[in-house]
Amino acid sequence: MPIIEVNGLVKAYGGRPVVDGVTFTVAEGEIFGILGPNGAGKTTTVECVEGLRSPDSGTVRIAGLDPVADHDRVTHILGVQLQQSRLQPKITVREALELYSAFYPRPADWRPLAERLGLTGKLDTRFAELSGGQQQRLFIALALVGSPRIVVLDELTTGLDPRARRDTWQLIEDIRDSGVTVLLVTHFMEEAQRLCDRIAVIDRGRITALDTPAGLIGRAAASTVISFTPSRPLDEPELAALPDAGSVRLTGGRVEITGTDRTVNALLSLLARHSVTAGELRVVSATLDDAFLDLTAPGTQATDPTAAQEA
Ligand SMILES: Nc1ncnc2c1ncn2[C@@H]1O[C@H](COP(=O)(O)OP(=O)(O)OP(=O)(O)O)[C@@H](O)[C@H]1O
Repeated sequence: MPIIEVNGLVKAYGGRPVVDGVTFTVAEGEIFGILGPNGAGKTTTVECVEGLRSPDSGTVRIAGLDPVADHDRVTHILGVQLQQSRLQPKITVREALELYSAFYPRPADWRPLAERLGLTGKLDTRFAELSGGQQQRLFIALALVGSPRIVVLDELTTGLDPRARRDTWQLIEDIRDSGVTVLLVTHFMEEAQRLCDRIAVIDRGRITALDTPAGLIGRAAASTVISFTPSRPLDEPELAALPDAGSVRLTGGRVEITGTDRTVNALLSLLARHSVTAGELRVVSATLDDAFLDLTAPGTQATDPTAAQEA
């Protein structure tokens, strides 16, 4: 049974729907990512999941509970990463961790959490005197201090340096391994690709794709780009006829073909047949970045977002 169920969620501001019929489920123990351009409706969606906003229509269920009507019970199972400025500037890191622990029936020991997030040396520092990255680490610790079954992380690693970002990813993987479900809103493709089991791409209030990271990458218009300098000219129609070949470009003696693994293999056979060698051969696979740009391009319609949706 899914631990998060969002069904036909609609939320409008000033009569304009910013979330427009969003449906997805998250299985217990999954890391589920939400990606989308600025203003796509990601935060509004997760705020409805958290019970901070009431849907105009549609339903949200957290472990079978309504996050608005059953708010108190839901806050005990759902840990939320605060947005900036929701902490008193004068509160110290220790006070914040102790205060938030006191809100929960079964809090985690905050000391190892603080240690893990590199906050041990900052326990007596006031919130306002922390750097942006340290504030972010404190928000992550506060989201986890209640030993939640589900944690919602909105822009988890924004403002963190590369090492802190990687340490945080490891922490999130460890948390997932302990059975916690993670709902993650992110703008970092590398983060989504590394952490998420499945990703919903939201654009203009609608889900345009819902799949595993590998599945999304496979949907990129060009999943592989092959480029090389042939030892003698090749016939362009013959290249264009390779299986799965997309565009073929010949510029300055260099050939660039978009396609798939099948195209690469067929090209290698073609080169061997013609006794042509390929100088400076490069084969670059599409990334989640490419898929994201394709799936959120202006004019893109929501096609079959639920393909491969089930966990
Ligand atoms: N309280 C509000 N009143 C009116 N409009 C709002 C309110 N909150 C959000 N919006 C609008 O709703 C749209 C979706 O906002 P939302 O914060 O959900 O997007 P997002 O995908 O999280 O964006 P970002 O990546 O920039 O954080 C935006 O156009 C935003 O201006």
